[in-house]
Amino acid sequence: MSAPLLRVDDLQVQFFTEDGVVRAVDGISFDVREGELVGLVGESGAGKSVAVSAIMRLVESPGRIVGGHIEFKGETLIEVERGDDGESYRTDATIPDGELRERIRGREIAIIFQDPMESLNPVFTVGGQLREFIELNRDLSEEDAREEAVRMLREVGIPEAAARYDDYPHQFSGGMRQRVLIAMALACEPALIIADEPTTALDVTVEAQILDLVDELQERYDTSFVWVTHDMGVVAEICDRVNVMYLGEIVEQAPVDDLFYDTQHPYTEALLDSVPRPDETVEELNPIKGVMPEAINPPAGCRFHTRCPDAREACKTTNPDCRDVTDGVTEHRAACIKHDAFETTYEGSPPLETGSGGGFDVSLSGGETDD
Ligand SMILES: Nc1ncnc2c1ncn2[C@@H]1O[C@H](COP(=O)(O)OP(=O)(O)OP(=O)(O)O)[C@@H](O)[C@H]1O
Ligand code: NI
Repeated sequence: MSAPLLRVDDLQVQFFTEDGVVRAVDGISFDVREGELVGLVGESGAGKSVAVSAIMRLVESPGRIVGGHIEFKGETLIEVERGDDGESYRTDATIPDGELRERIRGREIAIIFQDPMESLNPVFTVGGQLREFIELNRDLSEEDAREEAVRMLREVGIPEAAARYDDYPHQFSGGMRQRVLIAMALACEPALIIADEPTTALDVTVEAQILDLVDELQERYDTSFVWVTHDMGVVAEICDRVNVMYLGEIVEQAPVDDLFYDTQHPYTEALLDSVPRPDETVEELNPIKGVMPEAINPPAGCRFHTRCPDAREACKTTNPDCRDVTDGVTEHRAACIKHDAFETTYEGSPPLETGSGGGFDVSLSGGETDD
C-alpha cells in the first residue's frame, strides 16, 4: 500500500488558560490516503476543530501544539518534541512558516469553514475574490483568472455564474456562499481539503445538495478530504473511513461500514443510538446520558467511563490506547478494554453505576438539551 497523503501521529494540542491547561487534543493519530474522504466525528468540544486547525498550524493563542508529528506528502508540517527541560519545541524537520504559507496553504491543502461570511469579504464581489485568489495562487493573468473563476462557479452549481460574478456575498444564499467556498478550495486543485462542519448551518435540503456536489467533485478531481462533523448521517453519506473523537482522544477508527455495522466502542454506539440512522427506523432515540466532562480536567482512566453503560471498576484506572480489536485486516481500532486485545481485568471487574441517574441529556449539536 502506498504511503498515506496525510499522517497525523500522536498530536497533542493544549490551551494554557487562567483556569488551567485544556487538553483539547490529547494524542490522536490518523491518516488520510489519496482520494479518500476521512471523517472526524464527535460531540461539541471533542477537539475536532482544534485537531484540524493544527494540521495547518492555525491553532490560536493561548493554544499550542505540544506534541506530535504531522506529515503531508512525506514532508513534515510539524514535529514537536519535548526537551530535557520539559518544554516542547519544533524540530528542524518542521517546514518553516513562510514555506507553509506560500507552498502548502491554499495550494496543496485548502480549508473550508462552517461560516462562509468569515472567509468571504463582504465589501468585494464574489467573483472578484475568487479571481484574485486564483490569480495569486496560480500565476494566471487577470483575464484568464476571471475566466477560470466563472468556470469554477459554474462547476459548483452556481446558476448563471457569469451574471452572478459581480454580486456581493450578501446577495448569495447561505448554500450558494458555501458553494463559493468550495469553488475557492478547489481552485488550486489541492490534494487535500479540510472541511470543518461546512454544512452544519445549512438546512437539510441544501446540505444534501452540497454533499452530493462534494461526492461528485471528489470523484472528478480525486481530492482527499478530512471532514469534520457531529452528524452521523453526514458520515454515513460521504465518508470512506471515520475517526470518532471523545474529549480530545480518538476512541474508534474504522471504515464507515464497519463503524455502523460492527461498532466496537460504547461511545460510538451511544452516538449512533442518539441520532436517526439512515439504515434503520427506530421507535425512539436514546440521547447519550450525562454531560461531556471538561477537557481541562478529564476523568482518570477511560474518559468515557463516567457515561458509559458498559463501564466497570477497571475502567476507572485504565485509559486504553486505540488498538486493533477485530481481525487486523480491516484496520478497525477501538479504545475500550472490554475487548480481548486489551489484556486487562475488565472481565472480572464489577460494573459501575453510570449515566442512568440524574445528569441531563445532550444532543450532538452542542450541548442543547432536547426537551
Ligand atoms: N481559544 C481557546 N481557549 C481555550 N480553550 C479552547 C480554545 N479553543 C478551543 N478550546 C477548547 O478545546 C476543546 C476542543 O474544542 P473544539 O473547538 O476543537 O471542539 P469541537 O469538537 O470542534 O466542537 P464543536 O462541535 O462545538 O465545533 C474544548 O474544550 C474547547 O473549550
Ligand atoms: Ni468545531
